[in-house]
Amino acid sequence: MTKPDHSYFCRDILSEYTARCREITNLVLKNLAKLLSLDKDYFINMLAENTITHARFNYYPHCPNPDQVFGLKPHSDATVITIVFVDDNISGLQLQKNGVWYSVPIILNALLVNMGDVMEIMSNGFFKSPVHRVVTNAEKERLSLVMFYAMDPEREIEPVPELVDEKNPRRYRKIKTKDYIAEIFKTFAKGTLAIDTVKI
Ligand SMILES: O=C(O)CCC(=O)C(=O)O
Ligand SMILES: [Fe+2]
Repeated sequence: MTKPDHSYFCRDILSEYTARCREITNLVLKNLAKLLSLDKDYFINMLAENTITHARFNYYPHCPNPDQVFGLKPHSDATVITIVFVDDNISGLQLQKNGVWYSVPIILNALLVNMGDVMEIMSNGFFKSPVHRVVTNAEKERLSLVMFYAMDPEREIEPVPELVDEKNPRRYRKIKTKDYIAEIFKTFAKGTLAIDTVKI
């Protein structure tokens, strides 16, 4: 039997989706820069060259023991921005705020724009990269499509110098993107948070 050729599966759609989500990312980044009184292209320029874009298709099967099994453990994203296309049929994504978990509501055809750790670090803590997790469901399976927008692996992440002064001392140390991504995998396995390893 010949193997089916999947090399073109979804390619055009995914490529267009990636470009459109990038437009959303740029719009959000422009407004975040304005909020901090920075040049409107400040954050957009961070994604100008050798950007890493990942599309992750998550499939969470239904689970007989949802109280004991996570779909995805608590973590924050190592990205600049993450855009999540959330399942319209079943919730599961939860965000943590002040130690309490809140379920992200289902809004038909809505995309969830999530701030990543890079924005928390660059804004010197002004923006927060939320800790989030996915819980499982006993009856229903769940799908999500997550677009991760990250910087050039060789580029350094550190607080924007204009946002650091005597009143607002630097709260995060400098780290290369590729080293930070490595840290994310290490801490995820341990159940700790990568952002805590760069806090001063
Ligand atoms: O499945 C979701 O809704 C979110 C997934 C997520 O947080 C991730 O893939 O990093
Ligand atoms: Fe995530």
